[in-house]
Amino acid sequence: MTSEATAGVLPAPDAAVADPAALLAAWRPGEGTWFSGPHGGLLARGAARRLDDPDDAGRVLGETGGIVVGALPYDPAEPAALVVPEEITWTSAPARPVGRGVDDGSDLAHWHARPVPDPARYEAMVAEALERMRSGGLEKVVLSRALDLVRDTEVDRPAMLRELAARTLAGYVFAVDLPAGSSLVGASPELLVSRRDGEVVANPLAGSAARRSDPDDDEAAGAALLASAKDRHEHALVVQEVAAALGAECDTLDVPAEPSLIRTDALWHLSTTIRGRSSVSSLDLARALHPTPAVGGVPREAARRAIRELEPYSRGFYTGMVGWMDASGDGEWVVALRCGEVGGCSARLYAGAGIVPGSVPSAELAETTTKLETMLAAL
Ligand SMILES: C=C(O[C@@H]1C=C(C(=O)O)C=C[C@H]1O)C(=O)O
Repeated sequence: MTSEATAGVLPAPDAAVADPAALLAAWRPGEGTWFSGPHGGLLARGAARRLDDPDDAGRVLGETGGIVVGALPYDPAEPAALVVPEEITWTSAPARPVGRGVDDGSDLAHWHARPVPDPARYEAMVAEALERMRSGGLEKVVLSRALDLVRDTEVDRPAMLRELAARTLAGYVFAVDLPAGSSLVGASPELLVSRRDGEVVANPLAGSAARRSDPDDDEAAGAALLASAKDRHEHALVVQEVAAALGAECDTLDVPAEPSLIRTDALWHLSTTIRGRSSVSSLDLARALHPTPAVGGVPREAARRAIRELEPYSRGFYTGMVGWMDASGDGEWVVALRCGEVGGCSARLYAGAGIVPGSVPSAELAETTTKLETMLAAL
């Protein structure tokens, strides 16, 4: 039951189709947004309008036509980074330039790296979350940590994006201009929601295991994940909430009873593809779902509080969403994971892990380390 590609919408049918690798190579920080998925993507350039309130997106698109594209932060009270671009070029195939090869690993020799918080503190955060679960009121929470990287020379963001695309076998690759002049760059495996011609797809992920270099060990790691009661519970909590939130907005909804496996360069994940039909816009669907327990927790408020009290920073755009929507409401929004904010000579990378009863602090720390590998490899 392994699938290489997560579901996603295709570019608009009347779109111009360009050479994906050439288009990817044309992305420049400060000039626009790159967003691509298993079935294609887009390069958006210029900003006819900037929107920091997603409530304005539908009305503005009614006036301007075209699309909105960009990112929404984890905290809905913080400003979004959405634009109506001046120019959009679509591709109907994934951009997979030839990279340095997937086994190079990361070379951090030129970087000064500082984990935030330090690893021991992250384990203590996980222990505190488990304590809150024992005393009741919290079932699941996703706790994250960051890695701050600084070096002497400016980061080559276009090269980083090309490297990420080269390493991403399935899933989504993006680079979004942020107001401070930095970029949100990442490679997320998780489709929050897409809508095309009324067809809705959501693909929540939760439950993870590190990939192995030996093919037999790797298959065994995937099979063990699929059989793990703890991970299936962690996954089911997410599917239940996504199905309930989408159910309220959809006319029909199909929720598979069993998860399947997907793989990224570094990880196996439990995955469920939920399908439905809705006249609600893709951005409104995405905002109704956010934050799913894949990045927040259960119950939503108790998890939000635990995240606010235990994580030592504001998440910014990490675990927010990235994507686009057209004037009809069709579009595609992915969870901002396996990503970082990159600007000048520095980068802040993020990774989190879902904590449920039975989680082990050292194992959750190791999972976040594995999740950071996707971005580290692109540096
Ligand atoms: C929070 C992250 O990933 C999320 C958490 C997962 C988990 O806990 O198993 C799996 C996929 C994502 O939904 C991240 O990559 O930072």
